[in-house]
Amino acid sequence: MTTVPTTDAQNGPAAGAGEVILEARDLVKDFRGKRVGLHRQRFRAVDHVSLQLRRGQVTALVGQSGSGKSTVGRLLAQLMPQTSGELLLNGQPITAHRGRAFIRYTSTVQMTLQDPFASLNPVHRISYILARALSIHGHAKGAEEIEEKSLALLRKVNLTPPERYLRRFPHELSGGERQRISFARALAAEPQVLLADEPVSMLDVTIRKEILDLLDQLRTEENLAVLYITHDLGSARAYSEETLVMYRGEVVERGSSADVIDNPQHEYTQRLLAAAPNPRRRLSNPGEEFRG
Ligand SMILES: Nc1ncnc2c1ncn2[C@@H]1O[C@H](COP(=O)(O)OP(=O)(O)OP(=O)(O)O)[C@@H](O)[C@H]1O
Repeated sequence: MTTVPTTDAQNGPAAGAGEVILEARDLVKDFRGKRVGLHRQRFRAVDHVSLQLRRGQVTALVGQSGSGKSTVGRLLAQLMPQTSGELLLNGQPITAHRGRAFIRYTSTVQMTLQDPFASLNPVHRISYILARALSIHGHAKGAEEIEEKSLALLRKVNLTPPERYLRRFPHELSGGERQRISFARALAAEPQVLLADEPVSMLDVTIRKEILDLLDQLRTEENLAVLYITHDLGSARAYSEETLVMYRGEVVERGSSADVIDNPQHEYTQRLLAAAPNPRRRLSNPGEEFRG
C-alpha cells in the first residue's frame, strides 16, 4: 500500500547491539468496521509490523493520531490478541492473553498509559497501588517488606521524600507525579520491557523533559528495553536509539533516530517533520528543547 522506506536499517538489525528481549514478527490487527449491507467491513489497524526491543535501548514508535501506534503497544502488552503474526519473548513464541500466562507475561512486559489519572484507581492510596503490584508479581511479602520496597520504588522515580506520597490518593498528585507513580507501579514487576504509550502528551510542556529524563534514567538503571510511543519527532530524536514511523498501520520508515529524523527518506516522515512545530530548529538541533 505504501512506498517502501529506504533507510539503511530497513531490513537490517535495529540500531545498537543490545540483546533482543521482545520481538514482533509481522503483527496484524484487524478490527470489525462498519456494516455494509449484510457484511461487516474489516479495518486493518496494524499491517504486518515487525520490531525488536533491545535491552537498555529505547525504540520510538512515531506517527500521527490513528496510525496504529497504541494498537501495536497493546498487542505487545498482550492486552488483545493479534489477528496474525508472532510475538517472541527472549526468543520464545508467546501467547498470553489471559489468566496466569498473562500475569507471568506482565512480570516481564509492562505498559504505562498516556493518561496516568485514568490508569490509577482513584479510590486507592499510592501505598495500596504499589503494594498490590508488588504482591501480584511476588516481589514482597508482609507489611514491612512491602513498605520498604514501595519507598524504594518511589525513590527510583524521584518522588522524595517517598514517605510523603504513600498516604496520598492519585487526585492529590500533579499529572507529572501521577506519571511517576505509573512508572513506579510498572517497576514493581521488575520488568525487562517497558511500553510507554505517549507518557508526556497529556502533561504540561514544562515537565515533559523531566519525565522523559526519568524514562532515560530508568532505561539505564534498570537496563530496560523501552518502546516509546509518541507523535513527537523531536523527543524521539532526543531519547531513542531507533525510530519507527507508522502510517496507516504500516511501518513506512525505520532506522537510527538520527538518520530517520535528520534525513527522512519517506515522504510521510518528511510531511510529519514539516508539520511539527518549528521543524527547522528540530532539524538543525533536534531534541534541543528536550535536552535543555
Ligand atoms: N478496539 C478498537 N476497535 C475498533 N477500532 C479501533 C480499536 N482500537 C483502535 N481502533 C482504530 O485503530 C486505528 C489505530 O488506533 P490507535 O489508537 O492504535 O492509533 P494511534 O496511532 O495510537 O493514535 P493516537 O495517537 O490518537 O492514540 C484508529 O483508526 C482507531 O480508531
